Amino acid sequence: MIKQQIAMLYQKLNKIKKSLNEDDTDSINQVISSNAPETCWRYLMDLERKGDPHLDRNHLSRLMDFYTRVFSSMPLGKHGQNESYARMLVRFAELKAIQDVNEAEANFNVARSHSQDFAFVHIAHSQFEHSQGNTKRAIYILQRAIELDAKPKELLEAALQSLYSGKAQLVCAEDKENAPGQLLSLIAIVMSAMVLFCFRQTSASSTSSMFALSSSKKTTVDGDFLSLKVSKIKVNTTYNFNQVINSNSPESCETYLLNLEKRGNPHTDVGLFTKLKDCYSKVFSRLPLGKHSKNESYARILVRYAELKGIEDPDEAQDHFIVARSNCKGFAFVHIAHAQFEVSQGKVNKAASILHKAQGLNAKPAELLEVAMRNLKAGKKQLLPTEEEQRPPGTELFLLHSKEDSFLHLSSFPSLSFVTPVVKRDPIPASATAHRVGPAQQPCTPLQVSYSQTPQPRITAFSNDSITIKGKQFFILKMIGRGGSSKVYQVLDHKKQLFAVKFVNLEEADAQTVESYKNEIEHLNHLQQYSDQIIKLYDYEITNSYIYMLMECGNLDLNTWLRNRKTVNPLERKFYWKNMLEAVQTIHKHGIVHSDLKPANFVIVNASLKLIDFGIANRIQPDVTSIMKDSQVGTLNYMPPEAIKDTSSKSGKASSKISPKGDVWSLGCILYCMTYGKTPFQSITNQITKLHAIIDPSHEIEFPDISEKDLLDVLKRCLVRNPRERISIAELLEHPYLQLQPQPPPEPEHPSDSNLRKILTDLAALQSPNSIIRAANNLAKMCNSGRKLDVAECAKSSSSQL
Ligand SMILES: Nc1ncnc2c1ncn2[C@@H]1O[C@H](COP(=O)(O)OP(=O)(O)OP(=O)(O)O)[C@@H](O)[C@H]1O
Repeated sequence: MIKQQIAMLYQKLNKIKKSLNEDDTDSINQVISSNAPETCWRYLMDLERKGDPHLDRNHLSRLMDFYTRVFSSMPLGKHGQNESYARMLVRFAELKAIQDVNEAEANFNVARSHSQDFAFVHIAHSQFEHSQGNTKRAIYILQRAIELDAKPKELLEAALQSLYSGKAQLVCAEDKENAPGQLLSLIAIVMSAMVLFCFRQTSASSTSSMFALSSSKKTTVDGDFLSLKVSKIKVNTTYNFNQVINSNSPESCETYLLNLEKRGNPHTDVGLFTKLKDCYSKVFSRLPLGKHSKNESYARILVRYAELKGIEDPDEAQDHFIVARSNCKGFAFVHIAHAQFEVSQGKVNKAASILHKAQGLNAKPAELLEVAMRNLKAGKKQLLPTEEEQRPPGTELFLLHSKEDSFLHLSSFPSLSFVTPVVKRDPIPASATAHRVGPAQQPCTPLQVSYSQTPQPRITAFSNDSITIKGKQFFILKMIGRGGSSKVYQVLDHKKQLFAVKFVNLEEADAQTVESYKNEIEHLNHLQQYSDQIIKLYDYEITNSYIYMLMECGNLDLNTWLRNRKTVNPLERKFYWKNMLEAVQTIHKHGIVHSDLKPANFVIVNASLKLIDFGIANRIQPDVTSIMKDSQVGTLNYMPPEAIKDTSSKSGKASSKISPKGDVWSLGCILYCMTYGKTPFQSITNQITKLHAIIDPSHEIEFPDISEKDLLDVLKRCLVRNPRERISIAELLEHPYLQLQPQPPPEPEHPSDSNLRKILTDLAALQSPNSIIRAANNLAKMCNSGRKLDVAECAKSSSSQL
């Protein structure tokens, strides 16, 4: 019966072949202009029959070209639900497999994500994966298709059954009766998949092996013949990344990225690591978080990126996990991946809190979270059960199964596991240590834990990292500052404009602290219009877990600036003082008293000072001492006496007694530091003694004499202990110190008369004209270099060349 059918169809094919031997190049435009996927599909099938794309390269590229033209004029988003269009997508993926199996995979993913209602699309992809030996992925695809309610379901179930029973072919000819509308094309799919299976069998050990299709197998598609021929065609392993990201499909991107990672070990291969980061960055740039965060593949991409970041900097990895969890709350694996990461760093309580939160967020599948929680409580290092625990550790993958996601993998490193699919990793070779540059890594990074004694290469090459804020991507140049729970990065946008991005981790913050941060941002946003001395806030993104603030970027903060210089130019000091007063006056006018002003709160932008925070946010306490030292968190050196006397303040922050005058005292301390190189109480090292000195009226603040009398007056009037008697900001802005008047130039250091006399006497005493010339030259040099004229030196140098 089947033989008879095939014979009939074969005759029909010959007829069609005869009638279609004219040149198709012109007619394609006509077909495309019909805007009908059915017409295009029929046309493309007819066209394919004119040759054998498996044997004839030109024919293949013509077909691919035509398919591409059809897709570019008929957008995926509009036609994805059309059956003929879905068939074209599938056939395109199959044809792609002739050139590159990896790209075929990406194209199957596109087809599945956009034409998910059709069972044949999923079966075609499943068959493709199966033919490549990825049976578990094939099963997963069919399971997902059933969950997605692709039709007809019976076909999916039959295909699944075939997979479970170990059959190479997922659907057979008998199924025709069960699903007449779909099966004809399925047979074609099966045939192509069989070919791929042949390929798989012959090329399992080689990525660039040959595979072939046979013309001896013929079957029907919509009543027409589709011939498949086995021939020797070299598989092109070139990845076309642009094509993949242009597909706008997270599934394709995920496949591509995972395949790319299989090329080597990003832990040891700096080149691969950089390439991966670059690709991830491009994916995030093309597929914005806001749009795709509900997509499972996208969530996996985010998680894998965070895991990869752990290679470079576990601290940053954590930030990326927070972003992933916050945006992809619904997926249990995202939370588990972060919890797993924390476990690898010895932070079991943190891991427990993450899993607990995930349960509260109703992340799915709940069972997976329960298992992870149970394992964590049992003290296990791996949060999810593995199928292959029998394998020797260190080299193989662990494969996880969950109801929703059958493809969660864990690598089997002793202490560091990855929850996203990962590739086989080898232990780091000793030579990898040669790559290590930069500061010694902190102990207890997951890498050092995982690889015991072997130090990790720290990749310090130009970073391809990026941050996406409200859908816009920014490339990180470097980290420029840190706060208690914040990091500030210097970034570039696509137009190469420089910005600063502040990332605040709200994970550990209580509700009140989160609220205070939001409050601070609101004020910062509102006050933008009122003063140029307030840092520009261009955009921000707030979630419950983190904040991103996109700001104008300062060159450096005043604290660093002061630390790096011995003396301050008087004009610069005056200019900066004016900037500080204007900024603080603006916040005061809007009812905000900073109450914790210090040089680190100001940054230099284009040679003027700008205020970067208003002291509203309850700072989350830093747990790293160096951060405290750097940003002067908790310093008493700028604290006004009334803040110390006000012991009723429980929060440790300014309370009711703190008035704008408190900020005047702090500003006075900053100006004092810019004048004398230290704050008024800096030399008192004992903190209790310092507190007493600040409030003790009998402790006189030293004001060594300076040539700028107005400046001296400003300092004295700012550092008055009684706030009521202290000068106000308005008065300071009116003070003669800020009025433009020529300052007496700094007195040049003239040699005293006696020195001059001595020099001249010495000069006169010199015998030869040459000695006199030499001495005069040396004196001129001393003068020009600003050195004090040294008689002894002059006399000495007049007799010997300097
Ligand atoms: N816009 C900016 N341009 C340049 N550098 C900046 C900018 N914003 C902050 N910085 C740098 O980052 C450092 C830390 O800033 P941040 O505002 O995070 O400090 P913080 O207020 O102590 O932090 P937190 O609020 O988390 O406790 C600053 O001292 C400064 O050096």
